[in-house]
Amino acid sequence: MLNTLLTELERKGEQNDRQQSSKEQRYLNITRDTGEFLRVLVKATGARRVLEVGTSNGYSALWLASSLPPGGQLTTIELLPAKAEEAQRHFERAGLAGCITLLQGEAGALLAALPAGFDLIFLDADRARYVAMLDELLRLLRPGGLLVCDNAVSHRQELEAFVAALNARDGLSLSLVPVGKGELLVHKGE
Ligand SMILES: C[S@@+](CC[C@H](N)C(=O)[O-])C[C@H]1O[C@@H](n2cnc3c(N)ncnc32)[C@H](O)[C@@H]1O
Repeated sequence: MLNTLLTELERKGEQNDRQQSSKEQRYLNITRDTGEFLRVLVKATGARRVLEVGTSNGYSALWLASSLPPGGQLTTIELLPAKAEEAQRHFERAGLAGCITLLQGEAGALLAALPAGFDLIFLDADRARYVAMLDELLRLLRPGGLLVCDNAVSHRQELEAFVAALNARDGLSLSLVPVGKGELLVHKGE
């Protein structure tokens, strides 16, 4: 059931993104191997509270939510109402709506209203805003938690200022993993 939906979204994403020139109309999903990598990270870290910034049509959220232990919860944020509605339909179809809270709106504003204590945060939205979001992201991530940032190889230059800001902070450990479009792992020290 879940795998059928994931495969369907992979085909749809590939076809749609080839045809659409506007960024807003594209899904820009993570690759399947990134989904598998996120699954390993959620399971291996025992993450129970996961936050995603940049839902699109819900493809990566399906990987994250389906990897949670019983009682685990994913909060995911999407700016565009049409994409948020489409994602919600996919969560319901996968039987995962009960463990996903989808917030529609601008991440910068929504992050400030969330309580801290996330075990894992997956960042896959507007890269130009990551530096401005950094304080909030680090407040939300629990000590010992993991921040994962997509596109760290595919858009390395766009992320330079963000990586420099991370490197300037005490207590963070960084590692770039060449899976999919490149996943930057950031561990927040205890
Ligand atoms: C790369 S796509 C996310 C793909 C998704 N993680 C997946 O793999 O299925 C980025 C998404 O972030 C959303 N986005 C961009 N800026 C945002 C912001 N400031 N707040 C919330 N969402 C934002 C876009 O509308 C877009 O749907």
